[in-house]
Amino acid sequence: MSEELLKQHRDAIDAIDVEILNLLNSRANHAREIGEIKGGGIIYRPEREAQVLRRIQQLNPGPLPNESVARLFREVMSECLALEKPLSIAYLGPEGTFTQLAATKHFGHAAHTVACASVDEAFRLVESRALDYVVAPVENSTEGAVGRTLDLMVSSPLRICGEVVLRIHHHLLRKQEGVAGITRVYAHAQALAQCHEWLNKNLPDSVERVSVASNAEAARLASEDGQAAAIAGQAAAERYGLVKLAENIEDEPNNTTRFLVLGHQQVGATGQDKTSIVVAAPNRPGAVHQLLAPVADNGVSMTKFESRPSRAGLWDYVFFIDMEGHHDDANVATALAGLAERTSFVKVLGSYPQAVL
Ligand SMILES: O=C(O)C(=O)C[C@]1(C(=O)O)C=C[C@@H](O)C=C1
Repeated sequence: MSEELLKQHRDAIDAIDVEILNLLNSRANHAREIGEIKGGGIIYRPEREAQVLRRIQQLNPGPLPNESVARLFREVMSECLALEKPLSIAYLGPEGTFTQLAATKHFGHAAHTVACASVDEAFRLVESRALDYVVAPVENSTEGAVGRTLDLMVSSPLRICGEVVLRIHHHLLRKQEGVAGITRVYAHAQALAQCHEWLNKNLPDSVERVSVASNAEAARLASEDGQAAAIAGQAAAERYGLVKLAENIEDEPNNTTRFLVLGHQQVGATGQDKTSIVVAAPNRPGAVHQLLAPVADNGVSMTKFESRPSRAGLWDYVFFIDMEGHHDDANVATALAGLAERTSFVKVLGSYPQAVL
């Protein structure tokens, strides 16, 4: 190892760090000025954030990968925004859940995440403006839709202003090293289902599988019980000081959960957006097909179609539809107008930028 060469590189890094530091602070000063211009208005601008992150990725000359530069700029914007006004984000607690991880992935570490006892409470706190935004899971690639979030969106005045896609890795966690003496394993029902094969192969039948309210709750219980293990993610492992006995034990390697971000604002178009709606269709043959004709006729791509009981009558359903584009885009606007003519109930849940990170 050449000590001289090492010193040269470190000196160069020291000089660059000073430049980065000064540039970060002048960026922050501009954000603060923008905050003044906005006055008491809406500070968080998802459309602008998506544009900043996409542009950085387009301009990135490497060697840092696009994902890394996007993550770094995500944090830079998070800190700049906090100078304008710190954001508070409601999520289904306790601390260490995947939803908290999704909130931090979307808003960065400067946002203040607030654990709520239920998704209902998280919605209520944002509806009453006690907190700024809510992050809620909406679908998992293995387990399907999260019904409660869908149901809440039907009647909530909140609008979707973003989406977060998170790869879900589950680990087998315990207070101490080794699997000897484990008599029960705590996990959320979805985690138990997602790790079913692994559990069958790797733990004896005598180990009881106990379903609990969240993965973080599973980790908390395991931290208090030497005979128990938990299935949970990295954040919960760190939060409750648990040892990882086995990593990435999910059966499906692409196990992914999609979360929605909801607040009080409408978000402008970015050119790469999604629009989510909920519609009712009469209970007769061909009704859904007819209802959707304007979507296909206007060349709008549907990315999701999910039915839920409407709660209005037996065997009445509402349909949650995601489509590509913004409700201000001409083809989406025409499709929505056509849909509205064919049904008694259509609600635009929001148009928002497609997930960047
Ligand atoms: O452009 C703005 O409106 C800003 O407030 C600046 C900024 C940024 O740091 O780039 C910060 C927060 C907003 O959510 C979007 C962007």
